[in-house]
Amino acid sequence: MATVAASRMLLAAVDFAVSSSAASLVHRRPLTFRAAASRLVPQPPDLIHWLRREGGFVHPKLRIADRDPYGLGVVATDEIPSGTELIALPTHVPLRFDRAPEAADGAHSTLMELAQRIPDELWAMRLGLRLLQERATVGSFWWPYISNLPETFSVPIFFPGDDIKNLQYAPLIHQVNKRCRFLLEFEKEIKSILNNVSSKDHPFGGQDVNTSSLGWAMSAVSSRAFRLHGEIIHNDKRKDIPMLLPLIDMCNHSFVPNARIVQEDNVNSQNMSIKVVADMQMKQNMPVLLNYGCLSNDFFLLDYGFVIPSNPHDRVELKYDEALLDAASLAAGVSSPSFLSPTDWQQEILSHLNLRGDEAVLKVTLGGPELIDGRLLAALRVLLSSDKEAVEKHNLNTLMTLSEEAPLGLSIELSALRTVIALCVVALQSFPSKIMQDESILKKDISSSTDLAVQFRMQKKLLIVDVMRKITHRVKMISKIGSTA
Ligand SMILES: C[S@@+](CC[C@H](N)C(=O)[O-])C[C@H]1O[C@@H](n2cnc3c(N)ncnc32)[C@H](O)[C@@H]1O
Repeated sequence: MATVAASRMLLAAVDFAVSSSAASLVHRRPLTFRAAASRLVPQPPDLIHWLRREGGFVHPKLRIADRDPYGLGVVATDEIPSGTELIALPTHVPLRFDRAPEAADGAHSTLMELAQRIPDELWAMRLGLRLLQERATVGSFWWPYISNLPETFSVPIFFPGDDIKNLQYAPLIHQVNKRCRFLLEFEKEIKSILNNVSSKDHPFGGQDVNTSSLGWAMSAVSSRAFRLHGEIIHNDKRKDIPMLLPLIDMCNHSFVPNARIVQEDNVNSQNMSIKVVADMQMKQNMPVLLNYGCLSNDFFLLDYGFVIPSNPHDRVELKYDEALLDAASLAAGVSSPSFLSPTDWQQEILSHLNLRGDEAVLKVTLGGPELIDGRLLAALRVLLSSDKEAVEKHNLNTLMTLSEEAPLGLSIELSALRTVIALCVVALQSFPSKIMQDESILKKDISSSTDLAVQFRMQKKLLIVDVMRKITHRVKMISKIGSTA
């Protein structure tokens, strides 16, 4: 009963996001979705030939090949020893925002003005503006690169409304909506600014820029740019600069890569060069694979347009909610009054965990290498304990860590873990479809956007099941220790 109530609460969050997304899509100009991995022009120039002509290095045993279903990729045509330099780009080849095109002062300052209106988190749009500028420039130095870019991207801003709903996961739907809303607003801002700009200062050569072209440019950058080290700004912190790296961005992703990017000198040096070096012996037909980062499927889908099955870095987001915890603990049969009314000392610890107070961050996660968000685990352990002194013997880090030790004793550990299992059940119930239904949808003849949306939500559910399985195993182990002690 309690689980059902809590499930309804989570469901409400999903329903809200889904209905708000559907409502806003009604007024949206359709950003057409096409699955084909076709390039911007039917027969683009030879990218490898262009790079060599520009003074870059491409190992003679490399070629670009179709790596269906990943699109194009870089492939070894023969054996290449580990440690070999595979690709090297000279300084002038990467496309970056902060290098103005020559003799385009007015246009560049207009571009800067537009870029200032982009929020930091959408940095890809900033470099996207530069990409659009070069795409619109007749005889652009980068045309051999740009013409080789995909014509369409599989990121969810291009999904039809039903497939955004099909994601069934409020945090991602929220991000997709945010990006779509931004593109719609930005189109209007750009139009009003460019209306008052003379043709010589027009950054896009007088061409129309709309949500569709902005979305294309933002997705081209989010799915292909690499952030390279800039100079140190302070305390050893570097300012990373995103850049588009021709040919290097034809390498696909793997968490078990066989090559890596090596940056020589900082991005502002005249001598900066960017290389790809083989990290293992390459065999014939082996694709060159880079690690794009230890990212969750939310990022992979939102920025790159793909989902990784059994992604070890994926997580499911939950909202830390005392009523939800109370319902879950009731369902687990380990209820405690503290969930709804924590004592003063418990409240103080919750504040230290940033789960209470005006600045509280209530987003907690399940999954990833730590399995249970440390703040959630510590909160459960503390709320299930009535012994202030026993709790205060431990520092927060110990309370936040799922280790061999049960810091507050076996009984509290078991109750905390059982509550997490109940939370998992609640989280699973909040998805409108079941894993088996998703599996059977994936066997049907469906569009690539439906396929991606269903894969995404199914992976989230499988992740929850995996967390439940691992925690149940832990509960069994702890119970065994308890019974033999
Ligand atoms: C940097 S580009 C790599 C080159 C790209 N395949 C192409 O055709 O231009 C990144 C894109 O390649 C595809 N991709 C790369 N790694 C992938 C993977 N492990 N699984 C699925 N798609 C992948 C995705 O479409 C992604 O947005």
